[in-house]
Amino acid sequence: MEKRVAVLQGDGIGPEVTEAAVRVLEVVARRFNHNFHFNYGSIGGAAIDEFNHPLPEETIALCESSDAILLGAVGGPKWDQNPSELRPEKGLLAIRKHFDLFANLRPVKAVPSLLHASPLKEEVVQAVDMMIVRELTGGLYFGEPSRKTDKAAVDTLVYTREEIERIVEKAFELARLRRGKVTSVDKANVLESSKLWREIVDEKRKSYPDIEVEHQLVDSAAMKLITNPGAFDVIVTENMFGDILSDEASVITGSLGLLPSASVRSDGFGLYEPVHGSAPDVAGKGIANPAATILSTAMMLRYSFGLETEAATIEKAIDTVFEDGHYTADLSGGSDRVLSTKEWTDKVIEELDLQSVSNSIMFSYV
Ligand SMILES: NC(=O)c1ccc[n+]([C@@H]2O[C@H](COP(=O)([O-])OP(=O)(O)OC[C@H]3O[C@@H](n4cnc5c(N)ncnc54)[C@H](O)[C@@H]3O)[C@@H](O)[C@H]2O)c1
Ligand SMILES: CC(C)[C@H](C(=O)O)[C@@H](O)C(=O)O
Ligand SMILES: [Mg+2]
Repeated sequence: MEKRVAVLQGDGIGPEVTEAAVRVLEVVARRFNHNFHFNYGSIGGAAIDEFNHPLPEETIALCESSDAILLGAVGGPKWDQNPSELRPEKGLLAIRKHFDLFANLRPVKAVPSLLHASPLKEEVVQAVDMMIVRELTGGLYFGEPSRKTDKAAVDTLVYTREEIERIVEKAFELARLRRGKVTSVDKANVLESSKLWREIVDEKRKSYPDIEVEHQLVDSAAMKLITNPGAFDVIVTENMFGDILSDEASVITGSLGLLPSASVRSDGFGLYEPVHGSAPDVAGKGIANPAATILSTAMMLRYSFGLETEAATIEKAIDTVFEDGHYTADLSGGSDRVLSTKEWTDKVIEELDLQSVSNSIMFSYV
């Protein structure tokens, strides 16, 4: 298979974790006889510095001529005082909107060999396997008016019926492939947009009689995510609630550095990025955990390229590296057996190569 991947490294640890992910994809391509072409583009603070724009035309053109986008992270203290149109985060919102990537899929799954890294009890963590389906191109992030003066500021939370319908349908479809349960999270006791959201979920559920549906208010959902996370299968929610709940959910697994994401539209085109940000506090030290970004490339292979075996191979290699006790600093729990970003990625690559050798030995016996 021949595919073009646009790589937007961004800021902070973005270049470090995307470099790790590209190395892994190159190994997978070699092993499975694919041709992945990586072309680099600029976004976020790096693009502001180079082009005076957080999402330059050149980057949009590169992504339009690609089959998928791999993104690191944007933002950092250097640009925090910039006017809002020159904030790195604007580049991220703009690329999501430009490509209509309305469905942000954020899986949260316990890693059996990492149960000790979670602040929750092991028996609570081991039951965790959920998919947060976050609406990504509407809501407060995009509503107009949005402005600030010294005396007052306004943001607008607006959702159209169509925007809610398509994300809710996506959640129901995903639940059918999983354990058949959808939890819709809203604030329907206060917000008009949430009332419409809840009505639409209730309309749509009639077409999915096989799916169990529950509504939860976002405040108590935030609490239940910690007290009984194993009860969730698919969570569907609006843009900002999904942003907050997914960072909260990362605590269950042990590190924000473990959570991947896919931002997709209906035709399968997608942008793949870790849930975490540019982590300025660890950037440039070579110690970031690249697992979330590498796992995001597995989602790319699965959702945009239909390469399920290749995706599962990456996920298995990562599981094995953890089982063998190899960790980056965020998961080390103070142990001195800590690997750098590059050393940990080397372990994943060694594991992929080992699997490849054992497969060919098995093959030679057939
Ligand atoms: N998708 C994105 O590009 C994205 C997402 C979130 C935040 N941001 C931006 O990133 C900047 C920093 O935001 P923040 O500090 O609130 O959130 P963050 O996610 O960057 O970091 C939060 C904490 O988690 C740690 N962390 C995150 N990823 C890690 C990894 N892979 N390995 C090890 N530790 C990791 C960081 O060191 C930090 O202590 C801000 O400018 C924010 O707007 C960007
Ligand atoms: C950087 C920011 C705009 C972004 C968001 O809120 O969507 C980030 O937090 C994320 O989760 O991808
Ligand atoms: Mg976030």
